[in-house]
Amino acid sequence: MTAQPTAVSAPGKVLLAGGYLVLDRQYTGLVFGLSARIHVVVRPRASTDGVSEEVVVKSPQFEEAVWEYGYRVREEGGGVTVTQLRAASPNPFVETALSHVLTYLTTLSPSPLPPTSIAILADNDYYSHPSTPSTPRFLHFAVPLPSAHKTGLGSSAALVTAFTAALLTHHLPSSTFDLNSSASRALLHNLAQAAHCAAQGKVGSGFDVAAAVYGSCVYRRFSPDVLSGQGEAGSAGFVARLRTTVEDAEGKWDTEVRKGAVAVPAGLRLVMCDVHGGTQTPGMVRRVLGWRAEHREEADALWGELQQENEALAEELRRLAEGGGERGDGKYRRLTECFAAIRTLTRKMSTAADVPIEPKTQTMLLDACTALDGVVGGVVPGAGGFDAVAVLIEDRPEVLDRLKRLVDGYVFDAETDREQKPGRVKILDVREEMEGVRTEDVAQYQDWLS
Ligand SMILES: Nc1ncnc2c1ncn2[C@@H]1O[C@H](COP(=O)(O)OP(=O)(O)OP(=O)(O)O)[C@@H](O)[C@H]1O
Ligand SMILES: C[C@@](O)(CCOP(=O)(O)O)CC(=O)O
Repeated sequence: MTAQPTAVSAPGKVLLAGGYLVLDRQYTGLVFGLSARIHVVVRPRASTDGVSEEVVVKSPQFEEAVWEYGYRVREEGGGVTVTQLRAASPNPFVETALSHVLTYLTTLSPSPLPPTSIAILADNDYYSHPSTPSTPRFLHFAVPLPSAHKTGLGSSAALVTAFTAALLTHHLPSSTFDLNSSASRALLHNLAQAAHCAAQGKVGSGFDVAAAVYGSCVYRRFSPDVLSGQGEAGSAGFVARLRTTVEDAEGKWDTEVRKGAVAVPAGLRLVMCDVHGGTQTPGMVRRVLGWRAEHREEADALWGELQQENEALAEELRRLAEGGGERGDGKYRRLTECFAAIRTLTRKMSTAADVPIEPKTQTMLLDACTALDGVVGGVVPGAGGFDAVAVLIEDRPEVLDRLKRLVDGYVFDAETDREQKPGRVKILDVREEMEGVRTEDVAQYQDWLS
């Protein structure tokens, strides 16, 4: 425990290849951490006599974004439950991360947490915003958080990871928890996955939390039963279950994170394009998995082919990063072929399952992007749909300019797909980043810490 403030940040993500496949341990996902991060600053706060809130969390870029919590250690080993004081709209990810960290901390020290103040700051590109010539480091969005338009970079996973890491770093001696040690990172990963799943109310693949902790990697998910029997904070025996899980006392965690298997060669970069107004189609995962369950043979063949192409893409990126391959014009030909093959198979999945994973409008947008000189390839990332595309380009200003010119004037053909709203496309100011969670210098957030 330190009287000094502690700051930690964790990156957002893009699942470049392996959407849907990564839900099954037989397959992997190629996930890139992004330069857009969520930052969390933890400070001791002066205790005010007669005031019962013990943890105050603020997200000062948004209106009405103050959450005040009291907490209570429950009987029968139920761990710590938190209660939101005062009426404000709840923040399930903050609340669940808090109850999980506090529960875990009780296993290491019985003394109560001193009053604590927590600030959350998000890099601007997590939410759509107009570009201005001089955008400040952190924008004030001037709306409540639920009204902000998310760009899909994985804010909740980065938030839960940075929040958990900042509290553990702040309240534990570095001999017990140190973000630079691989044992502490594994513990953080397990606790953040548990909290994120509990807040979501389901056990997903966890690729977003893995990217927040470890940064870019090839990811194989954990077996769902590692987390399926956790129960809620407050339920009898929760402390023991959480501790066993977080410390992996039974050796159940079988996540694979291969950092060395992924790279972006020097001279290339990822670009994320947000389709503002492009909606997410609800139930895509359920519908794709439903189709797969009913057409197992056809689906297994398709999943197998996609896995091969996804691996080929990762392999080719790595080969080029290590300086392999021919020089000159044909240098990125193989990469371009990998992207094209992944897109063909993704469209096959789309059509077979009748789910708009790469809808026609995105096909047209991606075709227009990839036709530009200097654009190596592109995909609909993650679950796909109408709201984003990811593009790999040669990292030269004129290529980015060309892409900007294309998307700035891009108009979706409303006739092509009735589900596509006439949105605008915007290039986000983010790129791939290899590094995961890290401690930060508190001074850079000073303006936001009232
Ligand atoms: N700046 C923030 N301050 C506080 N809470 C935040 C902030 N950003 C995100 N959150 C929390 O994360 C939730 C959004 O999580 P959700 O999983 O819906 O989006 P996401 O992780 O960005 O989505 P995607 O998986 O599409 O990338 C918010 O409702 C809030 O609980
Ligand atoms: C469809 C899926 O495989 C990827 C979803 O990715 P995203 O949230 O669209 O970035 C779901 C998951 O892995 O949890």
